[in-house]
Amino acid sequence: MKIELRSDREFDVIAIGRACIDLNAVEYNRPMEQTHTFSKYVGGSPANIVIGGAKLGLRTGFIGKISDDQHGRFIEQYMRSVGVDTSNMVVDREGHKTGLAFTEIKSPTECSILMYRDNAADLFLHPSEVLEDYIRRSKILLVSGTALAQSPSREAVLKAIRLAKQGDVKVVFELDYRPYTWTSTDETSVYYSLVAEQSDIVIGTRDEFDVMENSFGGRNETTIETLFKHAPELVVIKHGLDGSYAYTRSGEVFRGEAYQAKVLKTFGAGDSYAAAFLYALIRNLDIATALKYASASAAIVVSRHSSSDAMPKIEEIERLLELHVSH
Ligand SMILES: Nc1ncnc2c1ncn2[C@@H]1O[C@H](COP(=O)(O)OP(=O)(O)OP(=O)(O)O)[C@@H](O)[C@H]1O
Ligand SMILES: O=C(O)C[C@@H](O)[C@H](O)C(=O)CO
Repeated sequence: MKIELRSDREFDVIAIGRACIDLNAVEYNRPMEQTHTFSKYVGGSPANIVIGGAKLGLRTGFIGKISDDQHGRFIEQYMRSVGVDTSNMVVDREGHKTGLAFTEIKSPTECSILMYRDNAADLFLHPSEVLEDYIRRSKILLVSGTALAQSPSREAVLKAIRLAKQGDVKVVFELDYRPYTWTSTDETSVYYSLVAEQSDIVIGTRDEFDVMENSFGGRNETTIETLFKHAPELVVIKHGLDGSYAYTRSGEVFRGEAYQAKVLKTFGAGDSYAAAFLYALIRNLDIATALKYASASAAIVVSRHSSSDAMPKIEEIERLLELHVSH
């Protein structure tokens, strides 16, 4: 099965959600208490995904609210410099601040994120700031689950999804569950299910699908049985180092293996995975190949310091895949 995308659109992917700042520990392999220096990057899952897409050569755009200060301007300038269209990024005029993520790299496997997201500007995106004409210029609308956590961002995203569906724009839902943004898992489950059922493609980790189902230890088969009663054509479920699975509505199942990497930190894997997976679908490659590109892209980003600036070029992904064929 192949995902049919409109060929008459100016943008390949427009994402909606947060564009924030990551401050990644420079002195890694130690706890945050002993860390003095951090490197600044653009962060936030949907921003990372369109940055990754742009670095792969896709035409990408972004809808989101940024703070009216140096951090907001840094984000906009960086995204523009890598080729993301920022014309529909909105500057907050009510004093809300950019979300900050301090990342702690205790060891390659023990990484955590310390978030400063009280009144984060991205969650104040208003439905009136989501423009129909813009969404209709894209093949895909990428929705981040975190943007559903609070109003008015929640309503802005629901409006964007409705406009996308009316405009024949495929909706890709990245569950992107960040617990600190939500007040209860019951609430998350309600909004995740609502949006997943309307989306064409749903991507998440097994744990994130459990949050959507408000359960523990859920089975992929149960998840897809439920989702395929609704709009989704393709469901991608990631299992970390155990690889990932793509399920199609027509009954096909594909497994992607994770590639070994010299891991520096684990975050950023999911965003680089999504960027390369979408790249492959947009270039009309098959789903099995899309899983390979996604896993290779993730293996590259976990071996580097950031989640946005570290996004690979297509040649780097293809080189890694060639190495795996020849071994
Ligand atoms: N340590 C690793 N080494 C190599 N590949 C990895 C590693 N961790 C994850 N990956 C790859 O990235 C994919 C996505 O990872 P994971 O399932 O952890 O997603 P995620 O939780 O969304 O990531 P994130 O940590 O960015 O939120 C995996 O299916 C795998 O292919
Ligand atoms: O906003 C976040 O949740 C953190 C991100 O900025 C960070 O880049 C990351 O975790 C990537 O997945």
